[in-house]
Amino acid sequence: MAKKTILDFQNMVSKGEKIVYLTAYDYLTAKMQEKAGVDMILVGDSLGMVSLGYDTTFPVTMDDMIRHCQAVRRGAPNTFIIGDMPYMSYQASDVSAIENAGRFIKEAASDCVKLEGGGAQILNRIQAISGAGILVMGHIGLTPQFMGQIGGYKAQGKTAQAAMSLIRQAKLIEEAGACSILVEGVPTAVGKAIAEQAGIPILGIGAGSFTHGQLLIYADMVGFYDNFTPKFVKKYANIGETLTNAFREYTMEVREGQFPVDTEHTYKMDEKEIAELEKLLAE
Ligand SMILES: Nc1nc(=O)c2c([nH]1)NC[C@@H]1CN(c3ccc(C(=O)N[C@@H](CCC(=O)O)C(=O)O)cc3)CN21
Ligand SMILES: CC(C)C(=O)C(=O)O
Ligand SMILES: [Mg+2]
Repeated sequence: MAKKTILDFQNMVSKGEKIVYLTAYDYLTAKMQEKAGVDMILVGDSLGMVSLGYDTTFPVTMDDMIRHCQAVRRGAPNTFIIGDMPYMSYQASDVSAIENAGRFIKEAASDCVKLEGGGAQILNRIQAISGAGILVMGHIGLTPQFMGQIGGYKAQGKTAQAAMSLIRQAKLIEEAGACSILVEGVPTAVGKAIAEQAGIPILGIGAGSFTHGQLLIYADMVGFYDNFTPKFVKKYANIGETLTNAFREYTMEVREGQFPVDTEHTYKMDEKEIAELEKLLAE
């Protein structure tokens, strides 16, 4: 199937078709997601927690992101890919934001970049990156790069006032030139209001069923990442347990001498060569 563009996503929204969105961090996973027909793939800075083992997303670098975006692009050549801008790759200035967004496009063939926040400075960054011809996805609500100010990974927009503030942010982000917005960790009523008022596709993760599309962290929904499980995760498989059992069985078989089986997993040598080798070894 041909790679979807932002126009296809706008059409899907106007027809009421849901947009399917997952994260991926490597070649094999991206390949399976493209095969499954996922509409868009986020190479999230959650990479840092899911694949690199950090406690937060803060340590993730641009080089980490580029390396993994390249792998995901190789696995999913025909899928719309969003590169997640890591902490400090866009906060300091419009210039650094444009240059780093450009790296996702030039070095990793990404289709879009995503950045967190809805304050005045972030609106400038969105305008700057979009002005350079790059598609930008906004990200509001539970924004992990603001966890210090939020006080942890806590759902947002739970009061009417806080909800109105998020709805206003969404409008400003759209006006600044974003092509789409990801809304994370907000009550269903807030996801619904933002989706209804927006003129661009609104994707949600933990934002209820009314957003134009749904995102999950792939490692959460297949039961792979188990350090914590946000309430918005549904488990579609238990890969972590499957893999652990396979590693355990291999461990047992090697120790018991049950693997490898000589007739199945080993290379053969002609009888004549074996006889010759034995003669040489005996000399
Ligand atoms: N594996 C993984 N999944 C994610 O969804 C995710 C990451 N990593 N890394 C980056 C951020 C962090 N996120 C998180 C992390 C924890 C919760 C969480 O445990 N929330 C609790 C408390 C909510 C509250 O107090 O309001 C929950 O029960 O959902 C939610 C989102 C979302 N992102
Ligand atoms: C948590 C999601 C929305 C994200 O930004 C990521 O995967 O990095
Ligand atoms: Mg992220």
